[in-house]
Amino acid sequence: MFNFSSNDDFFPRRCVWVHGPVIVGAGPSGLAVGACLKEQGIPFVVLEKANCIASLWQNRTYDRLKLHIPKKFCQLPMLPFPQDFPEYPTKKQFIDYLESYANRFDINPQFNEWVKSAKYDEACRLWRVKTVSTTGSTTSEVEYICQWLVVATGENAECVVPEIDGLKEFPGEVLHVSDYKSGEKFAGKQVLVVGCGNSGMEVSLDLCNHNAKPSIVVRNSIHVLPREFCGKSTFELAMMMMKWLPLWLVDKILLIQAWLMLGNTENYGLKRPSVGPMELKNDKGKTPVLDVGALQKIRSGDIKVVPGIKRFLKGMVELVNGEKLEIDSVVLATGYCSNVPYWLQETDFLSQNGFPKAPFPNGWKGKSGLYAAGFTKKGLSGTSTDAIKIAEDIGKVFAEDLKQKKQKVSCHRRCISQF
Ligand SMILES: Cc1cc2nc3c(=O)[nH]c(=O)nc-3n(C[C@H](O)[C@H](O)[C@H](O)COP(=O)(O)OP(=O)(O)OC[C@H]3O[C@@H](n4cnc5c(N)ncnc54)[C@H](O)[C@@H]3O)c2cc1C
Ligand SMILES: NC(=O)C1=CN([C@@H]2O[C@H](COP(=O)(O)OP(=O)(O)OC[C@H]3O[C@@H](n4cnc5c(N)ncnc54)[C@H](OP(=O)(O)O)[C@@H]3O)[C@@H](O)[C@H]2O)C=CC1
Ligand SMILES: O=C(O)C(=O)Cc1c[nH]c2ccccc12
Repeated sequence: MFNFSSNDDFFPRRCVWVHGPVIVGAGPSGLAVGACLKEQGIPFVVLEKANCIASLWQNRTYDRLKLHIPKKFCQLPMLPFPQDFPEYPTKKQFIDYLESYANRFDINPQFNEWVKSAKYDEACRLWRVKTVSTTGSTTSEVEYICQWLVVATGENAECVVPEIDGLKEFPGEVLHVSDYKSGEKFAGKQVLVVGCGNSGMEVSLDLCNHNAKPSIVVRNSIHVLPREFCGKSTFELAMMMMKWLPLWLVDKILLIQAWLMLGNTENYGLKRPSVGPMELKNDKGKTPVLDVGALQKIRSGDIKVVPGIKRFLKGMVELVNGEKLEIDSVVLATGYCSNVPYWLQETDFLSQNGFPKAPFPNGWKGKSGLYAAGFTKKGLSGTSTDAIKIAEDIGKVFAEDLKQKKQKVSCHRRCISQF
């Protein structure tokens, strides 16, 4: 890595040549790509805007979070989870695992470096990646120049905050689920949880467990499946069945299991989509809710299911059915989005929503040395498959380049030695 410095601007500007790929993001995907490159002896730089690895897991998730599919589907390449970890590791265990992963493969991201733009320079056939880095109160701009760019900023980079009439003026606390830690401070409060994905369901359960009174907004249909059936993970059963059976049949079986374990969820205001749970996950990336107890609380009336929101009023919410509820606080469990369109100046590979245009399994590779890891909507197992393919692909070109460079050097030496 060579550094060229100049002080001709308001911010000190540095230009850094990276001999190898630049990886943007030090979450599980960035770390997995880094580890696979390390195994081949390929140098790289990881740029991370936060001050730690896996910032989503460390800073933007609630305390009671656990992996909701078995650990064997969530481990990164080349390092299994420790044997004494439970089937569904806790958030702390998962973070500890990621820390040891980074140590094991000696991955040292450059923290507090926020990638603001990346562009392929046709003239020199290299990527130009601009960052703003902060150390203490000093801010500086850096430009990285490299042959390969790996986008690993995640499907959950930004919070989706809906615009709902009256929400901005709502007098109580309004927070996105990424800022929710525990229900402790909501004890005795009426809390409106907006959104019924895995986050909304789990936070509603957590609020109940802390003696708050949650109402969950379900504006659409949703698949709720038990996390386990007869002691076996529903996810694992689905994966096994999908090897042998057509998707429609797998979905039928999952829905029968769900009915046996949970009853008819429509009785509680949870309408099921017409498309089956795995088909919906495969086609639209919509994850079914893997229930860990919220449904029981819905059944008992401790969590109230309410329809879509019309508007917020002072200390109240008005629903689309005209009902008005008094509420103290609002938790927006309304999902996440990619931030890639804000910084990557490229339109062939990625679509407007910041996800690769090509459907799985082809969304990992673009043109001119561009790659994306962790955008398959297949959770951490998608991350691992991407990482292995990306490192292998870069490895081939890297080895070829190295061979050519060596040949040039030895030819040059032979020429010199003739004199
Ligand atoms: C609450 C929650 C629970 C989940 N549970 C599971 C589960 O149990 N099993 C499963 O398989 N999947 C799960 N997922 C899916 C999730 O996507 C993965 O767990 C995983 O975190 C994805 O890793 P990633 O590295 O792709 O993205 P992230 O973990 O989001 O990491 C991306 C990193 O990029 C950094 N970054 C973003 N933009 C920039 C920029 N412009 N410049 C520099 N750095 C940047 C971020 O700070 C972040 O550290 C869960 C997701 C959520 C939100
Ligand atoms: N390991 C674990 O236990 C957990 C894993 N996760 C994972 O994290 C990822 C993100 O999950 P999550 O945070 O739940 O986000 P999701 O995108 O899965 O869910 C967002 C929900 O918000 C709803 N919504 C959005 N806007 C509105 C609105 N204006 N009014 C009412 N409802 C609205 C959506 O409904 P609609 O469908 O109508 O748009 C949807 O139900 C998923 O992959 C999930 O599986 C999350 C939590 C826990
Ligand atoms: O937790 C997530 O977001 C995941 O994407 C994990 C996951 C991948 N495929 C699934 C199918 C059903 C439920 C969860 C997942």
